[in-house]
Amino acid sequence: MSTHAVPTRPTGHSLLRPHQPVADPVLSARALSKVYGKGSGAVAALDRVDVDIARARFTAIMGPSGSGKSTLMHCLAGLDAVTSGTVHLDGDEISSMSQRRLTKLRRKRVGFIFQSFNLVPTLTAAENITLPLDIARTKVDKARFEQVINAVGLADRLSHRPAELSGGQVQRVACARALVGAPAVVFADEPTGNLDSHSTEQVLSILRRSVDELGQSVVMVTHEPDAAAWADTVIFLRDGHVAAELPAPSTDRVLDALRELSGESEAAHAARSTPAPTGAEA
Ligand SMILES: Nc1ncnc2c1ncn2[C@@H]1O[C@H](COP(=O)(O)OP(=O)(O)OP(=O)(O)O)[C@@H](O)[C@H]1O
Repeated sequence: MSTHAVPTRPTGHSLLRPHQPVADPVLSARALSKVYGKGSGAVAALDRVDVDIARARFTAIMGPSGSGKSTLMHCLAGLDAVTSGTVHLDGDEISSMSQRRLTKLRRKRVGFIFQSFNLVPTLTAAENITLPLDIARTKVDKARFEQVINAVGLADRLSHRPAELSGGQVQRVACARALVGAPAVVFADEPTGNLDSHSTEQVLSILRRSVDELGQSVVMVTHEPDAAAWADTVIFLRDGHVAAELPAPSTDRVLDALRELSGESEAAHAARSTPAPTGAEA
């Protein structure tokens, strides 16, 4: 669990607050829009989103299915082109970069952990971990490698191939691979989706410690309140907008926040679908 103190909630007060800009964000998006498709089939997945992600902090992104979480993550990571608006990653505007520069940036300054592990089956754990650095022709920093291997608890599994590892161990290899190059940001998309509760806890603890002990910035998309509770802040999306944020989450606080947000959207839906009085009854 996150180590910060959880403030007690005054009865009747919202836990949520409007998303707030942060000083020196590692990621910053302004008026970010992403539209898929054209004409009548166009879908606005993100609609003029302003969002800041704090440096050396663990940020979770939550929201209903289709609210734009993956799209936001892909735009922030330079995996997907934006339709309009800007994205700055560690001070550089990536929203206007060429594909060539983006490929370089993704190799050197961004780490990824996906739900499906994406390890190369023919390579050992050690080779999988250093693969992004090898592709980028970057020398492996031995001290960092040791530090990361110890943090993920894989020292005795380095010569194993993925098929010889458990699901949890494979995901810990994926964590090590994302962390070894000391990227500006690690993006984790449902990183514990396929794991049992013990392995889930191990992976979340690795992410938490990478923030606390290595100063890593981590952004994680999740549907799980238990997983979001490991973060420093939860940002909630709804219909392609940032709806609110929750500082110092715990499982209960996230559940309360989700209830509050779904109550708000039900109320808004009811207001939209209630016919306006015609005056006939008056
Ligand atoms: N490649 C695409 N082409 C067309 N529409 C897309 C594409 N990718 C996403 N969308 C649409 O954009 C909206 C946001 O999708 P996105 O995957 O970002 O949501 P999400 O919050 O990550 O959902 P989930 O929790 O189900 O993964 C949805 O309406 C989705 O159908």
